[in-house]
Amino acid sequence: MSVIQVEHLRKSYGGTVAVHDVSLEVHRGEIFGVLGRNGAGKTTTVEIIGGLREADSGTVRVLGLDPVRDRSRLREVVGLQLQESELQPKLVVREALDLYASFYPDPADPAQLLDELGLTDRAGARFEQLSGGQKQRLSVALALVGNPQVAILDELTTGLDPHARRETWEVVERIRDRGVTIVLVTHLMEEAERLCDRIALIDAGRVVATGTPAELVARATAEQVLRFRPSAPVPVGVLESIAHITHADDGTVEARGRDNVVQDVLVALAQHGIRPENLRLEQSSLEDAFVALTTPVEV
Ligand SMILES: Nc1ncnc2c1ncn2[C@@H]1O[C@H](COP(=O)(O)OP(=O)(O)OP(=O)(O)O)[C@@H](O)[C@H]1O
Repeated sequence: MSVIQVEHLRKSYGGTVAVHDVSLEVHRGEIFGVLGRNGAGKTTTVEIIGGLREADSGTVRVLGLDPVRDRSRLREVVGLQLQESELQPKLVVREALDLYASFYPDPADPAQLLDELGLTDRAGARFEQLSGGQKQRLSVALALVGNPQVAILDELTTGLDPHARRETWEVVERIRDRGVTIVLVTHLMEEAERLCDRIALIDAGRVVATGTPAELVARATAEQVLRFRPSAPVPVGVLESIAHITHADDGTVEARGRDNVVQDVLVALAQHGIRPENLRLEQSSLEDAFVALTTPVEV
């Protein structure tokens, strides 16, 4: 079932068209990634979904609500964690949560939320005393304190070290496991690949591809590369009919092809009693797909 529907969204700032034409659909209970490089129009898109900005044209529905017309109702069902959200430096963690909880008709239990986000021992700390990762987790807690059905998380792990980033990913997965639908804005391939059930890849204000990370990889880079050192010379013609073959000086054979190329090469070798030693299969990554599906940046 779809929780968010966006159709032909367009938004300009003066002469700059930030969002040309964005359509997407987010399903209940998934982590939906909005992936794209800096300036692609991701933040503008999610700010419109969250009711913080008004589109020039197009339609948005979040749980059937129009973010502009039904703004106050939307606030109760959508939690927003925005890029670089800063709180008053002296504000104490627990007080911040209590304050935000007071805005909602049916808030979460702040103590439980702190516990879930691993912040219980920082409840008495001031915002300025928190580490980068703790600040991010607090901003997630604040986005969730209203017990939203949908959480929008924008560039959640930017600036975090790898350890804090992984901890934050686990938090996001736990939130999804509680049944919250998550829209995750990111420009990090690893983050999208690891966390997202589906992704909309946005480039220059347009959605250029939508699908699971594996689907995007498959669509963009259908070629597979196999490298090995044959245990005996391979008769000429055996592999060339199956794949594009190149020989390296050190005796390594590289086979490139599509579809069942891996199985076909291995079967052909086996039929000739040849073992593929040091066998390596080159996996395409979401990063390869990103490069293939987006236009190069002009310099
Ligand atoms: N308030 C604004 N006024 C003018 N231009 C803006 C404004 N906000 C964004 N833009 C421009 O619109 C384009 C899209 O910006 P947006 O922040 O939506 O992209 P983004 O993909 O979220 O990028 P980032 O990851 O850097 O935040 C950029 O060219 C940006 O400079």
